[in-house]
Amino acid sequence: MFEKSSWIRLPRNVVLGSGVLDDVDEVVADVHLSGRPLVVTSPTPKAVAGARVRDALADAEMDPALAVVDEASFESVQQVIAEAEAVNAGYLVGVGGGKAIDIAKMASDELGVGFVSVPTAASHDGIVSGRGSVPEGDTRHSVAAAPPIVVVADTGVIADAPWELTTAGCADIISNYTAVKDWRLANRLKNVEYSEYAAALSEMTAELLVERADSIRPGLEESAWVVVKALVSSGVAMSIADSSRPASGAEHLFSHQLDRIAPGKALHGHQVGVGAVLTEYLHSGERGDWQAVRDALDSIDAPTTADDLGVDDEEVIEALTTAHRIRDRYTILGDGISEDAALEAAVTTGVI
Ligand SMILES: NC(=O)c1ccc[n+]([C@@H]2O[C@H](COP(=O)([O-])OP(=O)(O)OC[C@H]3O[C@@H](n4cnc5c(N)ncnc54)[C@H](O)[C@@H]3O)[C@@H](O)[C@H]2O)c1
Ligand SMILES: O=P(O)(O)OC[C@@H](O)CO
Ligand SMILES: [Zn+2]
Repeated sequence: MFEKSSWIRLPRNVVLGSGVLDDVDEVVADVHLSGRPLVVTSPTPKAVAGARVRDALADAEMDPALAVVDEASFESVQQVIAEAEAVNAGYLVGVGGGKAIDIAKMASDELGVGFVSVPTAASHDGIVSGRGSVPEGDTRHSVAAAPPIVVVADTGVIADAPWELTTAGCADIISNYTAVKDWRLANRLKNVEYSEYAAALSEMTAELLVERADSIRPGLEESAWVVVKALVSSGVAMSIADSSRPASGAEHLFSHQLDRIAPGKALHGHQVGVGAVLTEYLHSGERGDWQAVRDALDSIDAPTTADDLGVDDEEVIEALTTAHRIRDRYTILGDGISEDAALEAAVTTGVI
């Protein structure tokens, strides 16, 4: 008898457009979320959009509370849970970049209440995913969490965000190419569960984004629109897979390791982009597709070198040679690559 079962959990509504932030009360009512909302945000996104979201909810007499978090950590998740319990929150509204959204997503999952995702930047593909990403000591967890019931992506706010946040989101998408290569490799060598649908969606998302690279320019709402759709699509791929595998391979391990070795120097998306140049080289060698990955990043103004990231050559080599240790996820890095191999990859690709 066929006994396999799986749940593909997806948002019910994705509301995208100019000024939609001010309609958040209507959006929430449409999916029948009830009780007191807790708006979870971080300092800059609070100024840019969090207060506006709170005001829209307050004007609709929904009596919102506000929690401000600073970093992606399990402590922040617990802090939000405590604040939600203190105000008896009926649902959580995450307003911000990837970190604020991850914290709100994981806190609402643990509380068993609904979650609304309000991205203020197109900087990451966690906008709709059913995952949270949290560093802890020497490791980096990919935590399963219910995806948002609704996403409210205001293209006006997102287009006004610093341009590098948008290029980071594009690079997070471009890294899907190598993530899927790693996933297929792990399936072949380690029998890791693999979904052809999720892999195809993830790759197609990267392809469509790269094809539209010319139209992705600073300050344009149309650009914000194109990038957010790609981020949504990539998040859906993760939901279909019930894993971050379609969007996270060795290039992400490299980035997570850089976060430990050189914290706060570069954006997540930019790091995974440079990681993808390196790991594409490791997959396919000198005459492989690494130039195509680099050129795709270049075409949307994303970093392609250690200098662009603001990290030292030594930090790149250390991250690349130790990245396999950060998580039990089989990739092209296998059980680790030598310093010579890392140097060759980084020098040949011009990363250092
Ligand atoms: N859960 C997932 O599936 C998933 C997917 C991708 C990334 N992530 C995680 O998300 C994080 C990366 O996301 P990120 O790059 O957005 O990081 P982030 O949340 O730290 O945001 C980056 C910076 O942008 C600022 N910012 C956000 N919106 C702004 C705006 N409109 N104007 C000005 N500044 C603004 C933030 O205050 C912050 O300083 C990482 O922790 C990564 O692991 C998770
Ligand atoms: O599971 P991780 O490696 O945190 O990846 C999630 C996300 O960054 C994919 O773009
Ligand atoms: Zn990512």
